[in-house]
Amino acid sequence: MKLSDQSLLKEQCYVGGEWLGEPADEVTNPATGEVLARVPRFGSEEAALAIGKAEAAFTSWAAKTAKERAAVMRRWYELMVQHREDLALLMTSEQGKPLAEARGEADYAASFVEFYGEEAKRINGETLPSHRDDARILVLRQPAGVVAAITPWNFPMAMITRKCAPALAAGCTVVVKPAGETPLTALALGVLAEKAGVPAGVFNIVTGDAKAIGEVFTSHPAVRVVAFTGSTPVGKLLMKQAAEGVKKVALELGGNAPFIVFDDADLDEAVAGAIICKFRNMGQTCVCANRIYVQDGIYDSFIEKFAKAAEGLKVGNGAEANVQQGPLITPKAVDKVEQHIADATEKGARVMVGGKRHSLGGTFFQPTVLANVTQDMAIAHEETFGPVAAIFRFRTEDEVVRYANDTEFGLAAYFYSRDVGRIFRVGEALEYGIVGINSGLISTELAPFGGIKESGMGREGSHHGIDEFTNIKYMLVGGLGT
Ligand SMILES: NC(=O)c1ccc[n+]([C@@H]2O[C@H](COP(=O)([O-])OP(=O)(O)OC[C@H]3O[C@@H](n4cnc5c(N)ncnc54)[C@H](O)[C@@H]3O)[C@@H](O)[C@H]2O)c1
Ligand SMILES: O=C[C@H](O)CS(=O)(=O)O
Repeated sequence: MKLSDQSLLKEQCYVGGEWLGEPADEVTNPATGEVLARVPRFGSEEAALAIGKAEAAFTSWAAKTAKERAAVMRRWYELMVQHREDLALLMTSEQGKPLAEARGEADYAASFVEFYGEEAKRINGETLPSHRDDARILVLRQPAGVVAAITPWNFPMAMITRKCAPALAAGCTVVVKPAGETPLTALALGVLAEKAGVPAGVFNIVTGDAKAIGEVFTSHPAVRVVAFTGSTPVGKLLMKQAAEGVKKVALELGGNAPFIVFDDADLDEAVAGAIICKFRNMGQTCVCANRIYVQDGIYDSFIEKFAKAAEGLKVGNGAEANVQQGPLITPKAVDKVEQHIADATEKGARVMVGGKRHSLGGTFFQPTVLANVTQDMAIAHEETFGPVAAIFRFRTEDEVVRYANDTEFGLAAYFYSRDVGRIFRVGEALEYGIVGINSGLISTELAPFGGIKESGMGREGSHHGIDEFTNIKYMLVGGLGT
């Protein structure tokens, strides 16, 4: 993998402003199987060291003025923009997404650093009307302290900045453990942080034994917030571990997004929205359409147009021009996709497009469209996390809202309709943290991203994203009588 700036390719962890550890665990390109690099296999001891460095750096970082923190974050943002192409190539190489999507992620990830660098200057307190004439009530919002962050492989850059940017803006310091599949992008962010003048110990990155590192992250007395993005089972485990020390948790977990197309929708817009919502990152996003419900009146015309568009998606190495679908992250991911297709077809679903491993071999899979899918199939209740579009038919609005809400997840939902009454009725009835209406893309740093039910708690993005990393304190100032 040839970068323009080869210094971004690191095989060591970034702890207390130093690059530490010996290359150990292989990082491979899912498209080619090439070993890209090796990173340290850190464990409990190194995790505790990193937290100690973050703790030591906290007082001085929190004591900086908001403008001083904002200036450092601005420089970090500008370096991300300057190195966009290398960051995108790193993401495509270690995660597999098409280069165009990786460039989009680099922009999206950098936007959080830009936004929260500005937001740092707007973490306001307040004064409240006092109950006594000799006292005043002041409300402060103070940084929570050391943040331990654990992130997934599907967005190797954005899931880190979406946590670390608000944390740093608030005056917190951070130790982050990226996914073992995609550590290189995280380490490149460490290189840029160092160049931007982020002080030693403020932003730390450790790679290695997830279980051991996670146990330290959730039990170390200096850690005040555990911020996690990943699967619901792991989120539940971390929440249990963090409960022992009553640590604040911010959880961005799994999804099972319904995508509803009503008879009154703009059909071509709905098809285009469903394609991008389903097949972005090969279906490996927490907000991908996992279930596509189409109303009776337009079912046949929708599925014909959708199947044709899915069949036209170009599959290949994400680094090659015009590729729209790269490989899945691991063979285990392919197994899950095949299990869902087998279960659905055994119960009566029909494969309209794809359905098999791609002729390119490895973890490449054909973009797949299943028709006649029903609620009793596994794909209706489990997150597929792959390029399989499950299409259901429905009759009434009440019926489809019931189907859509019939899940323990509550992250994102989508629907297409041009009926304004329906837009408000259905938008308010769907039990999700995010509802995309007449749009298959909903993510921006300007909005509070997050779920309800077993999709997690807390929000990332918008001014709400700062709340996870600040504590509210009030001071009652007495003795002010005449
Ligand atoms: N809600 C969101 O914003 C969001 C975003 C991206 C991914 N996700 C979810 O993440 C899942 C896919 O990502 P994944 O496969 O990386 O998830 P995962 O839960 O397997 O891993 C996520 C992170 O947790 C770490 N981890 C795994 N076991 C651990 C343990 N016992 N202790 C501490 N850390 C541990 C992993 O190394 C990785 O860094 C999907 O369910 C997807 O929906 C959610
Ligand atoms: O996979 C989960 C991500 O949060 C999706 S997005 O990048 O926010 O759209």
